[in-house]
Amino acid sequence: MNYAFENSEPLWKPANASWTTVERLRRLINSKRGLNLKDYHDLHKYSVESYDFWLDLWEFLGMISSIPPKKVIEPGTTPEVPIWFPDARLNYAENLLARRDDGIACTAGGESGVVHHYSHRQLNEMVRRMARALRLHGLKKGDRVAAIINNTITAVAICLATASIGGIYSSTATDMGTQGILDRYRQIQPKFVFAETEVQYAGKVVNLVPKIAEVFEDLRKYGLQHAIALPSLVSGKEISIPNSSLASKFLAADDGHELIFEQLPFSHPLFILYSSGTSGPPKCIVHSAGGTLLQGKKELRINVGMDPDDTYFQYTTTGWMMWTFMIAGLATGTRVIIYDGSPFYPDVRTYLKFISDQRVSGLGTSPRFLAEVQGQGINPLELASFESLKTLMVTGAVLTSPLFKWAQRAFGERVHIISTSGGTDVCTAFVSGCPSLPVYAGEIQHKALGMKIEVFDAEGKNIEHTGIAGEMVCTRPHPSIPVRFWGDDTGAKFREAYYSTYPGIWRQGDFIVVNPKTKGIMILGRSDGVLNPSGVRFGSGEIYSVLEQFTKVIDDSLCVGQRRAQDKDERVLLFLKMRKGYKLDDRLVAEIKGAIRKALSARHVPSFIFEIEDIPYTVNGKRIEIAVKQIVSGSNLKPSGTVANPESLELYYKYRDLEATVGAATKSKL
Ligand SMILES: CC(=O)CC(=O)O
Repeated sequence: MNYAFENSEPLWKPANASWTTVERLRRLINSKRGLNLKDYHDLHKYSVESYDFWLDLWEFLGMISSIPPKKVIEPGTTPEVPIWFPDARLNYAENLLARRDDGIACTAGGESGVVHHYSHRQLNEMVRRMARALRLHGLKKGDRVAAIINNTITAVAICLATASIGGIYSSTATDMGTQGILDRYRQIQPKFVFAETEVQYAGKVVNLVPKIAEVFEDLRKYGLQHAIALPSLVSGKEISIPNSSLASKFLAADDGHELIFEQLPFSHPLFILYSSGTSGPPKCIVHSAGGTLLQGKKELRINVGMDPDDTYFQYTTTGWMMWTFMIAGLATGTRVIIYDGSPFYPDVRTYLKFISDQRVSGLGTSPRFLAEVQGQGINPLELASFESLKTLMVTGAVLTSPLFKWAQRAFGERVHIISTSGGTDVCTAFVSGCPSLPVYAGEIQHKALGMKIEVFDAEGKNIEHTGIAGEMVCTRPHPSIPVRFWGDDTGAKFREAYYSTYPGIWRQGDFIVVNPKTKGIMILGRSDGVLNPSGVRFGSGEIYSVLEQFTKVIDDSLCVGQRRAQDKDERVLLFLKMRKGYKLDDRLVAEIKGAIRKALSARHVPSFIFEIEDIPYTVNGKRIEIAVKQIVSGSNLKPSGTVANPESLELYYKYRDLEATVGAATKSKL
């Protein structure tokens, strides 16, 4: 079925496209290679047809290396993962710490309201001291350093110190439960673990000592040699944990030696991130130093258009891949804002004023945050001027057309809204923004440079130009394909995860459609969650988009298919979490059905609409559809540590047998 695209005018147009960094790159490639690439579309085509593009990019972005690359790519041991820039030698941390002056590198803020600025010189010194202590305590190339840590300058220092030596860094946020932390760190067996002892979130002080003590004790059986307790983020005082060192004692090993940046291959592993599987242990995804650096710089400098005099604020925890993006900001020379705490404490108005006061020019946020601001009836421009804001980067979920339009009004016409999608698996974006192209509401502007994205049907035929939705695939290697999964020595799990549906071709698991007119991309949902009643295939995102008109009364929603052994067909269930003071009644059900029928079709109308108390989310803020789909279709699930609110999954078991429960619920009559 063809997707019904909105026939809209651009929501935003570039004021002066030829001054953008992406245009400068296009002109440089034209003159260097004697080409005649006319626009971003041509540039993108070149970027996915010639591997030389990555050399051009290396030069353009000013990658710092002791041995610059001559060769782009050679076959690796796994056919799907080539070796990039095999002859180059570089260090990730050296690229992020290139400036040593008194300009501000990072500004740390948070819900406490306290703001600290750190100059490049200070950041270099913090990293030097930490690196020295790590080296003198025995950190070697390839050893793992893990952290259970808030988003603070200390987290940045530990990560860069590890990178300077060639260690592998992995972090989780402090709200991850003991089991979740152990599911991750038992697999990667870190030699060093740093952990917070006391933090504050949403106004509540949380004593982490019992949890961390348990984690440290357990990980000793898995190779942990140095457990380091960080000072309280509330009082600044050191708090001890049995059998661990205080951070001050650990750092006292520093002998003042200068910072050494080990010169390493481009593919040297640096980050371990985790798949968000909601049951079973997470997969440990190993990313290379060079791949994350080159892709991060490309995305921020070219696809987003961040300049060295910009200020970049990505709201993230240390457990999300966007944290690696946040620090990649340092490699572009921008000032990076590091935020610790809830954006809703003491209230979202204070948070929005902080963004404006700090003269943030590139703000990274999520649709969930924007929907909350909208739902609270807040108009950001009435609170502050946001005069420095140039770009709003939205990721983590689908930015629906109505929310796109609201955000444009809310932050002003000038602001370039970029919706992006990629994720933990590639530590970058597959599809993203482009400062030289117009923006259409609800659409991601284009494929990111170097990312050969296509839309496949079930048989592996490219249906990109038809306006029919299908699987998002990436048909050519790029530098941030994971190096491997930790512990998956034969690569079998890795191949199964990405290359098993279409042999040799990366399947991302997103259900997408490309607008043939604008070339914009829409992510309609996860492909495992595609709704398929009576053979009509559509994504949950299409339903969420219609529900945007009900944000005053509906706080959140979850749309899944139900298919039990005894059912001939799949039926669609829509769960609604209502805002405080509102109930789902027959009138609202009828209005919602009517809106879905009008915007989509009668066949998109869910069979059942229920009010529910809670919607399950991953710790990285993603709605969990697949687990709910499995539950309502009859499976029993043991939630993993990736589920932020595991108790919410319990609420869905009673919807397995709808014929018995439906009396207590509101049924939508088709
Ligand atoms: C860039 C992204 O895709 C971030 C995410 O959603 O995990």
